[in-house]
Amino acid sequence: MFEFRKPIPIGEAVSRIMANEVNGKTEYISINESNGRFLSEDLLATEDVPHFDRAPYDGFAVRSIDTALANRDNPIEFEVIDHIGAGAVSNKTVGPFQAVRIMTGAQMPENCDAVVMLELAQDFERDGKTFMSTKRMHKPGDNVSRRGEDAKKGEVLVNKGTKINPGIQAMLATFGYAKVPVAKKPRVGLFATGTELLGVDEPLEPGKIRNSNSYMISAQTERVGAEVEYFGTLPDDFDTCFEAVKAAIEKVDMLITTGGVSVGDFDYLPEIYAKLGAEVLFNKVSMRPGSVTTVAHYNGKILFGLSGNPSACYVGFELFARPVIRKMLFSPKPHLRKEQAVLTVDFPKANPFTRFVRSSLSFSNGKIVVAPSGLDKSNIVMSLAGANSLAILPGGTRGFKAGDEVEVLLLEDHEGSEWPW
Ligand SMILES: Nc1nc2c(c(=O)[nH]1)N[C@H]1C(S)=C(S)[C@@H](COP(=O)(O)OP(=O)(O)OC[C@H]3O[C@@H](n4cnc5c(N)ncnc54)[C@H](O)[C@@H]3O)O[C@H]1N2
Ligand code: MOO
Repeated sequence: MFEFRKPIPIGEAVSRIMANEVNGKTEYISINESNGRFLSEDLLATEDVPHFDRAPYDGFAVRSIDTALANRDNPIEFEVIDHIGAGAVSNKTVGPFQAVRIMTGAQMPENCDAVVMLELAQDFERDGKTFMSTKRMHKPGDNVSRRGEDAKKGEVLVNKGTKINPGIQAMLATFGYAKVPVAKKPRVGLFATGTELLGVDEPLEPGKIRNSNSYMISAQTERVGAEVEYFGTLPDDFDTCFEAVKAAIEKVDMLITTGGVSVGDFDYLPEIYAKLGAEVLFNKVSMRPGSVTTVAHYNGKILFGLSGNPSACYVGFELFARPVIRKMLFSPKPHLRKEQAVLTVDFPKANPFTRFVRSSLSFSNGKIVVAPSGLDKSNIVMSLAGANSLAILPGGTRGFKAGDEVEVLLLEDHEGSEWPW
């Protein structure tokens, strides 16, 4: 059944999706499992860090006033009345011209407000007592790590929605978060549709191909921070697909299908959405690849009908599904990061629609440069491997030239540099 579809601009398509309310949920997990997860609450300093004044160097804790007259010609002597390492606390009262030998990390003794570093002191024995002398005047606070210098109780240190990294792990441990509040991973249901699809372990047959989309989408879903419930492949049979999709929706937070969204005789997804009574948000977008992407809303859940063509499927996921997942992970900026880059090759293909070209972005002499990572057709798989970005080439032009500045969306981390730097 031929159906005329009116393409809408990409911005409008994204807005229609994001206008739907989706809510993230919190769960508490062990700090040991929290790296790479997303904070579901602002991380507050629950106490001052450090929570006591401490020595940042090995040396002698003194009352700075006693060093007031110290200089190269006038060493001042102190009697050393105690000796403490990190973890120990001196219970001695330090009086005038007395000192405590103190190691890095140890709590400053009461009355002391400066540390003379070991390298700037000379210690010696006299009459069975230990002394040290210094020729350096110290001001109050010299060589002391003040209580709260790292963090003050009540400060917001990291915002909700931030991906936990090794530094945040250190903070969580510092504040005693054995359990960490993180966004529950959204559960993304996935079907690959198409009678032509073979399993990865099956030999090729005439007219059939191996299903690659489900592996690709699973990996993209996990890369964004969600988990996948893979329901398998579906043949191009309306009733089978309808029943499978209907049952699957109940089990997940959102559902992705690949294939069957165009206008072909076996492209059943649009009819399935109609029979379900889902509200179709759009069924054509003025973009390439992925123009046939169809997105619907049903029972508070979003159904993504991504194209079967691998590159169209990949781009459709990044532009439409990713921000919904990141919103559920409390991200304040759920969309891909956009930057400017310089094209290093000509891109002569004209197109009425805006293109999202799978590209390889790198750095050259302080500039961000970008080039297509392979053949730019929507049925292509091989250009996906080298894609770390999508170059945005607006429609309605005669193509682009090397040296043109274009916008790019960043997809992932970048490879390392040659050694030595
Ligand atoms: N008359 C028209 N024909 C087509 C139009 C159109 O507007 N009018 N749009 C074209 C565009 S653009 C695209 S993109 C494709 C989209 O088709 P579907 O999304 O319906 O996908 P399928 O037809 O099911 O498959 C397309 C292609 O991709 C292969 N495929 C499917 N699933 C997988 C998978 N899991 N792993 C690997 N490859 C897969 C499939 O075999 C087809 O070759 O429609 C154009 N046609
Ligand atoms: O949807 Mo198709 O990928 O635009 O080429």
